[in-house]
Amino acid sequence: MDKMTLNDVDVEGKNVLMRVDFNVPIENRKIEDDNRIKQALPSINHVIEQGGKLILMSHLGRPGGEVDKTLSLKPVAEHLRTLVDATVYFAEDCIGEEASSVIDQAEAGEIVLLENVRFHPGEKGNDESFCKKLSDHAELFCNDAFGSSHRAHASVAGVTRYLQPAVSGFLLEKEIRYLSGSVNNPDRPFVAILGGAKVSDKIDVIENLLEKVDTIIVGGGMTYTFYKAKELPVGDSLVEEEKVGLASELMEKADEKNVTFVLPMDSVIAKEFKNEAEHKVVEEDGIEDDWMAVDIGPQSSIAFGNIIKNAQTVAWNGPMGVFEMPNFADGTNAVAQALAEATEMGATTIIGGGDSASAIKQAGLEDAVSHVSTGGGASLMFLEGKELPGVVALTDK
Ligand SMILES: Nc1ncnc2c1ncn2[C@@H]1O[C@H](COP(=O)(O)OP(=O)(O)O)[C@@H](O)[C@H]1O
Ligand SMILES: O=C(OP(=O)(O)O)[C@H](O)COP(=O)(O)O
Ligand SMILES: [Mg+2]
Repeated sequence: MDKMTLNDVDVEGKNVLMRVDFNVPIENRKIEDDNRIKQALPSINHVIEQGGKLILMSHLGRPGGEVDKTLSLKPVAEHLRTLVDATVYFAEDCIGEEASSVIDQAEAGEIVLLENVRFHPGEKGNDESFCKKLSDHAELFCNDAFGSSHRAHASVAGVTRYLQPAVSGFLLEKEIRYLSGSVNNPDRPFVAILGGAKVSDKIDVIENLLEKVDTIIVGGGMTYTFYKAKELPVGDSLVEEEKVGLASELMEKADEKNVTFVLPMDSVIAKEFKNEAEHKVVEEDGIEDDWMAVDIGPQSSIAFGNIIKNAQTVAWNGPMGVFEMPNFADGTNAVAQALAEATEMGATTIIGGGDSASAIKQAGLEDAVSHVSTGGGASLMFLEGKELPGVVALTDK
């Protein structure tokens, strides 16, 4: 990477403002998967061991620019205390008096975690005054939030307008190095698998992916916008109405470009969005009114698995179903298993995304694939061949 990293700066005695991606799954104040926190520890420990005062900031969920206490980072501060050998303070706001007084209280070698930056509309809006207020906390900026680096938001990119040098953390550097090496010149066939729930964000990347890959498999919550475009019944399944037209165009473009485009041929549908709900397997034209699709079906798992096992490079983002509910995790587990088998046979397999990383861990296969990335949207943007705003904003070497 041609950007400065933490190794290029002296942090001793300095306030270091570090953007991390602590957007982790939390249930009843308990952190369900702390992978993203652990992955940031090399940068965190480096700063405190070198005698810097570390000010961490992150988002959690999508509170929409308003305070939402259910999306507080306080449980993350509590968890971080169990992972580091330093005092961790929590500031109830990321700017203003509250933040300043907690930061003043902390000493060199200690850590302050600021409250969710998305409680302020200026974060997503990348507003000048909000960027300025964040930048006033420190003398140096570090981005280690690979999973958020596709967002041109204040705490990821905007803050660098006022705070230089702006350097890469070790996780960001590692992620970019791995992805550059594996997907810039991929062995073929190159297969991309897209699923998950962030349909409106991630459907947009497909157009550019058509230039890069041989096959695109769509599963998970991404499926039913395409089903709607094919005029198949979708019941109460996740559909992004505004993207139905785009879904049709993408299927046509895939055809023109000779990219194989694969959708599930069956789904598991459920009466309610809960694990114990009544559920059954139906064919692609069988989704009934008042039912919702919650997983790909068994035929799809086999078909997807066969494509994956014939690939030389596989990039997967987004679970195939609501894997957090054990009854709807089969499709995701089958795809994870196929990735593991492809890896065993010599393929390069990359799985990315906060939730996808949790899913592969849940399947016990995180060591059986080539690389588990902390970013879903971010790794897709990289795969598209675009520059990530959170990387572009950093200081050149
Ligand atoms: N058919 C579906 N309907 C609703 N949600 C789904 C469906 N399939 C997968 N999901 C959800 O998608 C979420 C993850 O999506 P996303 O954040 O885009 O993936 P990642 O974090 O891996 O990038 C999971 O919480 C999962 O429950
Ligand atoms: O979880 C994240 O991305 P992912 O679900 O694509 O892995 C990142 O924290 C970005 O979150 P956002 O999609 O709300 O900007
Ligand atoms: Mg996610």
